Amino acid sequence: MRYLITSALPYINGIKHLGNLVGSMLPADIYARFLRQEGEEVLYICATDEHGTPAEIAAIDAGLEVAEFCAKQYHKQKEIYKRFGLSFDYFGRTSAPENHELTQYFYQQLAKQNFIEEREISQFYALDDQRFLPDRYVTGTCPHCGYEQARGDQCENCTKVLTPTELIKPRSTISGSTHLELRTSRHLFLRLDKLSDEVRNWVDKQTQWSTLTKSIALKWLNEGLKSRCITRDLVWGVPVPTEGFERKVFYVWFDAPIGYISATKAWGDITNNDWECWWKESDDVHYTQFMAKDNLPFHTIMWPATILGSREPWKMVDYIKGFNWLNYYGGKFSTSSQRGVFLDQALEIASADNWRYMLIANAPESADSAFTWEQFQKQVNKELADNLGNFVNRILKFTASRFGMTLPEGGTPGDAEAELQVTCNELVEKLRKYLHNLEFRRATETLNALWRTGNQYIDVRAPWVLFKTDQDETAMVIRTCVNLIRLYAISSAPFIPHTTQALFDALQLTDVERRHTMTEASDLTLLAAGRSFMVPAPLFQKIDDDLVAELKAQYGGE
Ligand SMILES: Nc1ncnc2c1ncn2[C@@H]1O[C@H](COP(=O)(O)OP(=O)(O)OP(=O)(O)O)[C@@H](O)[C@H]1O
Ligand SMILES: [Zn+2]
Repeated sequence: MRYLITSALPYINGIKHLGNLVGSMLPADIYARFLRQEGEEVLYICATDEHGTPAEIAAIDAGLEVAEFCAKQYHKQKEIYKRFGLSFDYFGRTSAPENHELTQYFYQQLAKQNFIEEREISQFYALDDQRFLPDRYVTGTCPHCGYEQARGDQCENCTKVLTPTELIKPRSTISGSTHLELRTSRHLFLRLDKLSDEVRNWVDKQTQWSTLTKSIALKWLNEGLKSRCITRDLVWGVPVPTEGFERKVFYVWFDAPIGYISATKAWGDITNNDWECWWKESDDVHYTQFMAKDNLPFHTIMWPATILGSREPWKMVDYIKGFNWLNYYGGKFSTSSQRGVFLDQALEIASADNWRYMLIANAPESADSAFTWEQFQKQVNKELADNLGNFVNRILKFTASRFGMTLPEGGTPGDAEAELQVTCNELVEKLRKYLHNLEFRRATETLNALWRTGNQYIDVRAPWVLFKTDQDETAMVIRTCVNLIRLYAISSAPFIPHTTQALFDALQLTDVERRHTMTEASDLTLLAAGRSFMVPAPLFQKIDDDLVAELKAQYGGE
């Protein structure tokens, strides 16, 4: 089996926030890292989603041409994901030539199969802004749930898909102006209505999907699929290759998912790899997508409909891991409302592994979850700094001061060690199972339980006391603990890869040892007497109450 992994494409309008990270890229990265460690063949693809009005408007605000703005933002995002340790095999762009080509190709296939229709529509024109307002740029009250900030494409509150004219009291999102006029122009529609039965059949076959994913797909299907407009009156985007549509581009949600494939093609061209084998005739490929709930309708309905309608054998997703919202004090982390902590700010507060661990431990898996600074403090201090960091430093410092810089000889493992070995084996297999099943909270709890096990072991064995009476026995306890550190390094690797590297270096592991699977690394006698090591700098900085108060004041956390 080969594993294809994609995470929802981050939009280009600015640096992403912690919610975006935990709702898409971070869990995908943890899964990719885990599978690679297990020796599987993995391809993890992501890209920036660059088209649409928000990019145009952000560019105007920044005083740049939109192409230049996107290029700048792309490099910024790419750089910050690298600092967070996101291990994409390729991070592309939907504005890339490969995506233009493939989007036009999909459109032509759909047209050939009679799934495209031309229609005249009326669209809001904002007199004050002097422009057409694409769906997202009309705000108003949701006709279904009464939410007052509903956007013209979708209500964020009840997730229902909307068209701008359905909104009650519509206004321009750009200026707030209510001087709107309906004007007509010709557009192209994807006949989702004609593809509805095929999409439903496909959705029905997905017995493994979570309730969240499945219920959103079924809700859409049960409401009845309507033709959806896939063109826009914009200049920035993939041009529509049809006469009479020269001044129009494709709707961003039409070209964005095609980015998964076109970015794979770009990867193949750059690295000289066969990209098509991942997307065509790919029965041995298991494909997993990661995203939060607002993206689910597009990935369970619209994108599958596009593939099905093309009548070509493109790989369809096997499993969709959908997330709820990570909230920040009273609302969803949000770029437009500038609510929450953004990735560049986060790295000024603490290093990447602190965030990776804390976020995945609180991932909004079965319900929305709330970010609090107290929780961040608790998890960094108790779990990372105490359970893991402190264990490593205490053991290695003690060994250095009593025995020197190599692992000491003497003693034989006894009952306590046998028991510890059994516990570790069980926890490691549990951890692997949870990661295979994409149960990230449970996986993180299990990892923390593994760290606690070491602390319980040294509380009982107390090498610092034992040393006074039995140095051989102490030496054996120390070797066991150093092997635990090795196991920690490997089992933590998908979660906190930078820390893993620091531990690998401290234990001076060979390349082969660094590539061990968790199961192989479970053996607590692997590193024998005579091995040299170094004492690393403290792995985690604790967060004190004053800093918490400061951060709350700075980021509005009350
Ligand atoms: N608060 C959140 N919690 C979890 N996932 C989120 C959150 N906000 C956005 N996401 C997810 O992040 C991924 C990237 O989203 P994108 O760049 O399109 O931003 P967005 O959804 O427009 O967010 P925002 O409205 O805050 O800008 C998507 O899968 C989206 O569902
Ligand atoms: Zn609503």
